[in-house]
Amino acid sequence: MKLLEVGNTRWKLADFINDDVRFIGHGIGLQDLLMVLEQSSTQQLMFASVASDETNHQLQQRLTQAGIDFIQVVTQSQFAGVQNAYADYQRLGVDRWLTLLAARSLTSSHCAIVDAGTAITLDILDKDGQHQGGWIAPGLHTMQDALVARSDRIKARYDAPRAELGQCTEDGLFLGCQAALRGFVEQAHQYVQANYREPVSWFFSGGGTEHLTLDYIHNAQLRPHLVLEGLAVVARQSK
Ligand SMILES: Nc1ncnc2c1ncn2[C@@H]1O[C@H](COP(=O)(O)OP(=O)(O)O)[C@@H](O)[C@H]1O
Ligand SMILES: CC(C)(COP(=O)(O)O)[C@@H](O)C(=O)NCCC(=O)O
Ligand SMILES: [K+]
Repeated sequence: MKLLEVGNTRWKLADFINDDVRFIGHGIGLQDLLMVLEQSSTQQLMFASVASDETNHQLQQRLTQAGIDFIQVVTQSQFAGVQNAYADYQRLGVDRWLTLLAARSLTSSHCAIVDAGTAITLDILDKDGQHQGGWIAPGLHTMQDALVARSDRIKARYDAPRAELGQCTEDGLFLGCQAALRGFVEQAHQYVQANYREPVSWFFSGGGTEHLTLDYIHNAQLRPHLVLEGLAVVARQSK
């Protein structure tokens, strides 16, 4: 079986073999995705998507046409020992939900999860499996693009400059947004330190983790594919 996450920017695909998640690759757009699925003669697929209903409907149609058996995983109010904090539980992004399931399967301590993609999110899961809620902010490229869209003289660069201070607009914008992203993590760390006495396991996921500084955080794990690991938790339980 294959596992698929459809994010707001990229899709990520993995093989689920012998209880193991093996990352295959990522890409952009439905066309590329279907090509990869067909080339790897996929028969069974478990997927989760934060895309629009329209995009999801299109994906479902194309999978059916390609003869691929699929299950779409959606956010639940509770599963595998985790309780969703949202009153309207379905509104919690399924990617966030899956990172909670993955974290719970990896440790029974308190967890703080940061997923840096199109958005950067924080989710706190206590040791009893109760999700406490979290934060949502724009991710690095999204922050840059927002300012480009609302000003006339600003352009963006998406690769990291070597400098610490920008001596041109593009560098200044990148470094400023990166500082905001790092500030998000620092604030999360301060919040956790002030509110939890027992050890907290930190998980960092998503395509944007390379822009963070994590050396001051104890018990920090880089797990770029935590959402796919969450899908594996669901796949295991549905066997
Ligand atoms: N080469 C890259 N291509 C696209 N995004 C990148 C790249 N390197 C870093 N990123 C960062 O990762 C984000 C996309 O991460 P990803 O976890 O795939 O997002 P999503 O789950 O929202 O689709 C981008 O918004 C950007 O900040
Ligand atoms: C917060 C998100 C935009 C993050 O998406 P991503 O950056 O992973 O593509 C996504 O999880 C989402 O659409 N969530 C629904 C709103 C919520 O979780 O409250
Ligand atoms: K995210």
